[in-house]
Amino acid sequence: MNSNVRQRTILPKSNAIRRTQSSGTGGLLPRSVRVVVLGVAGVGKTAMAVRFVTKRFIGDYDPTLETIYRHTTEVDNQVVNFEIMDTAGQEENSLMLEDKCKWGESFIFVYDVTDKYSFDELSRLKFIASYTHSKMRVNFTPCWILVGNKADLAERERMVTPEEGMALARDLGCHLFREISVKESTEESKCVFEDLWREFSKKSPRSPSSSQRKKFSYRIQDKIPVLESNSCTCTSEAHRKCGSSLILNGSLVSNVRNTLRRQTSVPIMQLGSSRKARDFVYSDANNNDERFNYSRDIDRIPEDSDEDDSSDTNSKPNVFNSPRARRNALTDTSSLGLPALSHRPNKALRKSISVDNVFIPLDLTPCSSSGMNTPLTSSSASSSNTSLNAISPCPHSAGNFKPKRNEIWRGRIRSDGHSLPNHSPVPDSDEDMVSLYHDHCRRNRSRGLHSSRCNQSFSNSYPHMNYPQTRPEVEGF
Ligand SMILES: Nc1nc2c(ncn2[C@@H]2O[C@H](COP(=O)(O)OP(=O)(O)OP(=O)(O)O)[C@@H](O)[C@H]2O)c(=O)[nH]1
Repeated sequence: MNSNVRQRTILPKSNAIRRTQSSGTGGLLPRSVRVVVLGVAGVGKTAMAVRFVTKRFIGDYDPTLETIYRHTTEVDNQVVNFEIMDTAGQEENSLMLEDKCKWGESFIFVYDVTDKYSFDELSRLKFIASYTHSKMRVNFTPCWILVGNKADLAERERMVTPEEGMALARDLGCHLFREISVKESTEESKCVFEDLWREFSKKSPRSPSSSQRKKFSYRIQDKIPVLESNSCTCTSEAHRKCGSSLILNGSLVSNVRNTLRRQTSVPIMQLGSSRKARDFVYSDANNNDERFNYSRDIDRIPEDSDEDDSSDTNSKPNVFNSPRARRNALTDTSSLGLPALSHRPNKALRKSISVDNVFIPLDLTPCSSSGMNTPLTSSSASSSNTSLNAISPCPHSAGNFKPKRNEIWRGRIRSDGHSLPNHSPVPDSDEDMVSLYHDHCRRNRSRGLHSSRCNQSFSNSYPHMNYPQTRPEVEGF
């Protein structure tokens, strides 16, 4: 009897108990959060994620193919594994938005303060993300953050004021709003992710279970490359204690093992196991300065993308032709110590991101929590942030708005008289509707859905819309 009892006491703890232990700031196990960064093309989603993971700023613009960055760091004495999905702003290159929203547990919506279009588009993205999440049965509450980027350009080119940003955040039911400049500050990008973690852990003291996560990631994992930063930025005693207690318990979590190894040995750039990860080239220590450079083929862009390409209507779009992209591309990367773009013999453009300082421990000074409550000033040309916790959400905000399948809508008005919030996507004209429908069909086609399913899923996704009775011909159907 006694020996039975003794045996039971040395059994490893169940997942449930371990998850409970890991909750809260004094937890032993690292916790993780999946973050989806959303926004239109060129707003700085990649720049923000890479700034957080590597402390480097990417001065050149390559349209993103989706990537997941894994990064372990410490927030308020808690080791946190961030999985950050950097989405493609150009939707034709993206997977179904709904799939990404199902994968995500927290969301960062990014707009460019010098681009009104990027600001307006967020209502649509938030609507789809909220709607997707409202249909899922999950044991966590997603955290939503609105970020206005490129505040360094605001003085001369601002098109969206901080007040407008804050009002949108309130209308969309976001928990926090920040205006930042990824270019000018590492700390501001870091604070976005740290604040997101604080908010997420407050709302969801337990991480979703791994089985729950698997359920929502099966579509994603094969399609999106995973990059593990291997950057141990955790320097405190708490992190070391966390690692060693795990070893003593005999319950080594691979992430922690990696983290501990990083603390003691020469770091490596580790690539994820997904199929697409093979597209990444890892170049090792021939040149010490470029130890941690990795390159990635972006096949969509022709190598010699100069002005002449634009005259060729058959050629793929040249992203440097837009004034905004050209302006952004003017940033001198060499002065930042970043490698210049290189070209491969197969004429694909390479995207090179230097992460060679990834192992320099971050300054772990926490963002001032008082700063989160600082009221915004209209003169904030550089950066500012505020907490929206004190602001009650708009009752008709897209955050709370859940259209149901059998509701009857006439334009913006439901049969019971309820009217749709202004920022919910209702096309202004038939042309808008047709293009929305085209987008929807194109995305469905990429998933291999038949046209009849496409019509059905369109009316499920947008039940409040009177889409055309005779639907337009869509190429490929
Ligand atoms: N001036 C300025 N430029 C920035 C800032 N953040 C990003 N950029 C530039 O904006 C351009 C686009 O940045 P990306 O991070 O590639 O944009 P993205 O949102 O990932 O774009 P997609 O990959 O197409 O979705 C790049 O040239 C960046 O250098 C910023 O804070 N200030």
